[in-house]
Amino acid sequence: MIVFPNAKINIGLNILRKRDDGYHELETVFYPLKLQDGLEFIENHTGEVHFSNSGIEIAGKAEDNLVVKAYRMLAADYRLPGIDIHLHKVIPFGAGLGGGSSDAAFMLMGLNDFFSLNIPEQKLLSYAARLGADCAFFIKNTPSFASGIGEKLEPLPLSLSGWHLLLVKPPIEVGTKEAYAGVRPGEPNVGLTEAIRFSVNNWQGNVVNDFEEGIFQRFPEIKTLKEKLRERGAVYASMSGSGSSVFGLFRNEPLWRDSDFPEGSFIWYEVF
Ligand SMILES: C[C@@](CO)(OP(=O)(O)O)[C@H](O)COP(=O)(O)OP(=O)(O)OC[C@H]1O[C@@H](n2ccc(N)nc2=O)[C@H](O)[C@@H]1O
Ligand SMILES: Nc1ncnc2c1ncn2[C@@H]1O[C@H](COP(=O)(O)OP(=O)(O)O)[C@@H](O)[C@H]1O
Repeated sequence: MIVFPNAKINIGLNILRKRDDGYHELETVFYPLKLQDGLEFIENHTGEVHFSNSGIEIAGKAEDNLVVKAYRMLAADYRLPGIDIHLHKVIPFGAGLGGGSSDAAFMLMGLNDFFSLNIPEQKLLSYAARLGADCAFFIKNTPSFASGIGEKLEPLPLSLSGWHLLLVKPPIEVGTKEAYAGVRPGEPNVGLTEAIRFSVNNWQGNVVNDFEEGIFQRFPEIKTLKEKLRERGAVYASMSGSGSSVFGLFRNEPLWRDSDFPEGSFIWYEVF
């Protein structure tokens, strides 16, 4: 079976408070992108899991990969045969695009479908939340308002249909944990549920990402990137999640060349 886990952006992200377990309560809007990995698995007769990877190389042991973790989680509760997994990685990581979480969520859904496990969506959502705070979103994969630690989801009637998105990930990887360590939690001036209802023209300055302050201090080139997207005509520009990617929303196709951005940047353009 082959599935295509997609990336997400965060539109606004307010970090409200730190919990006793070290996680942070937040409010954010997740919006799916068409940018995708390719994830294939076939049954084998060894009873083992084999993992291979092409495209962007993922360092570390196969057992640390979130798709293998997703398989192990279901195999603990359901009878599953061994499988060979191949992940073609396109979505950059350390980018705030949720690629690893998406791979894990699509693995859960793929195994559920292929092996007819009949796991209801509510249960898939709770498996996903155990794998990562923003993993559950990819089970729904529609524009969502998220709260809690990112796992409480409500569908959001937000359509960016017709808007052009230009996303740039500079050659900087930001770790999620370190990004959280650099924020001071607090209540926003304008709550996200209210701010997101404004037209996109009024988002800048109202729909904010609390990670930006700390990350821009550490990596001024990411701040410069956001300014560049605004100069190029982005009606709204923001870092996505914990960074390092930055996106702009444009009314029309933006004019840009690869050389506008830091050498080695990953660039993604789509029309919603
Ligand atoms: C920041 C966000 C915003 O959507 O995504 P990215 O920008 O990385 O894609 C998410 O909160 C990331 O979710 P996810 O990447 O699934 O996080 P996890 O693997 O569960 O947690 C990684 C680490 O981030 C911190 N963490 C995560 C989520 C949260 N609400 N509070 C936290 O403090 C914890 O230190 C945790 O150990
Ligand atoms: N399938 C996977 N794809 C990407 N990263 C993975 C995967 N499995 C484990 N990881 C680990 O998770 C980390 C961050 O993953 P990801 O969710 O893609 O990033 P981001 O924080 O940008 O959303 C990486 O540093 C990587 O080591």
